[in-house]
Amino acid sequence: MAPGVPIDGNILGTGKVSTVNTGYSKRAYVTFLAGNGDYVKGVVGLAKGLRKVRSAYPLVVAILPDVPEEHRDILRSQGCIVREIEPIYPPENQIQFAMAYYVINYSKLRIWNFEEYSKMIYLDADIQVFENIDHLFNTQDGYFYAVMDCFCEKTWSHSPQFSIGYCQQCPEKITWPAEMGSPPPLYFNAGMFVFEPSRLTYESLLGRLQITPPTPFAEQDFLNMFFQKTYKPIPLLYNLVLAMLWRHPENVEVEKVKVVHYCAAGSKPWRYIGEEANMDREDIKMLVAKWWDIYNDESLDFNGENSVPEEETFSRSSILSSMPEPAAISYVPAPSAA
Ligand SMILES: O=c1ccn([C@@H]2O[C@H](COP(=O)(O)OP(=O)(O)O)[C@@H](O)[C@H]2O)c(=O)[nH]1
Ligand SMILES: OC[C@H]1O[C@H](O[C@@H]2[C@@H](O)[C@H](O)[C@@H](O)[C@H](O)[C@@H]2O)[C@H](O)[C@@H](O)[C@H]1O
Ligand SMILES: [Mn+2]
Repeated sequence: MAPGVPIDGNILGTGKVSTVNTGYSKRAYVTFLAGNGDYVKGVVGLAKGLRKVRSAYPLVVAILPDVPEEHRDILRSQGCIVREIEPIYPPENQIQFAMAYYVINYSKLRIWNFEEYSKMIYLDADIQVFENIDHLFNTQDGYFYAVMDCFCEKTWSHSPQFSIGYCQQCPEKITWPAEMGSPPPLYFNAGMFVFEPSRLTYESLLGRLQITPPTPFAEQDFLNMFFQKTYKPIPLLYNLVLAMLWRHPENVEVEKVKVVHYCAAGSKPWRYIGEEANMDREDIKMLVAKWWDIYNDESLDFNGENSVPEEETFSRSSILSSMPEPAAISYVPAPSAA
């Protein structure tokens, strides 16, 4: 199992389960969609997956202006709440992002401005929820909950961890050398996290971003820096980064996994051809097939009756959030996605 991860026993707060949005304590899942490519399939799959596990909360989709009307209509037809956001770019830089398209992921930070929601769970569009995780909305406020990442894929080849073979998933295997100072703080994957929207946090995030030199994992690195003091690791079953299957199988209990994150190269189900490294594994084929089963299941399409109590409202705070944003960060042309 994962190393001694400091998860306090009561991460789920009081255990009271609120199954409906009660006025000001509105809750929702939120994902992010950019471009006119095929990630829209990921969002449709996610919307249907949340319906299949009978989540009590809606899915908000934060979309960049470049998402075409046709894709917006598809998302609305699947019961999603579509919210257009302005892009956010990091300060001018010469950084080599781990994936060139990661530069668009800074725009995810806009979701902290959705303050009509008291608590949200962010999920990448390449994530699928196979078991209900609504109980995570009952986690104690004031913390940032996410699953620890792994440093073993070659996407980390730029890092000191990778060069010495250190990974937080198995800190006893190769201990952090004393001459390199203290080991890096626990680091989360930013494809799934539980957070509380707040204008104050939002403005602090954007202000800090403008003075933070960009790094290879873009907004994921930035969020890890920003929330370092309030980050609380949650079990890997809430965000199985697929590389864990071959990098740290001893930490994975596939039968207990509730959320799968199709982030390994070649694993996006809607693009899967099974030729990249590790993509011919039986567990990968099974998880990709599970994703397609949901995506193709017409009984999971939105039909009005199977909706959650939520309107696409323009509440006071969402009008505020449409107020002019703080000074825009200098423009960096965003390359197309992978
Ligand atoms: O062309 C793109 C690339 C990324 N994304 C969004 O940005 C997230 C992060 O990118 P990705 O999941 O590809 O990164 P990974 O988790 O694979 O590193 C995706 O899940 C999508 O929500 C998108 O909408 N369009
Ligand atoms: O923009 C940076 C992205 O960084 C993360 O993806 C990475 C990271 O998890 C590495 O550790 C893995 O090796 C790699 O495969 C994976 O793609 C997030 O999933 C994504 O949402 C986004 O924040
Ligand atoms: Mn992802």
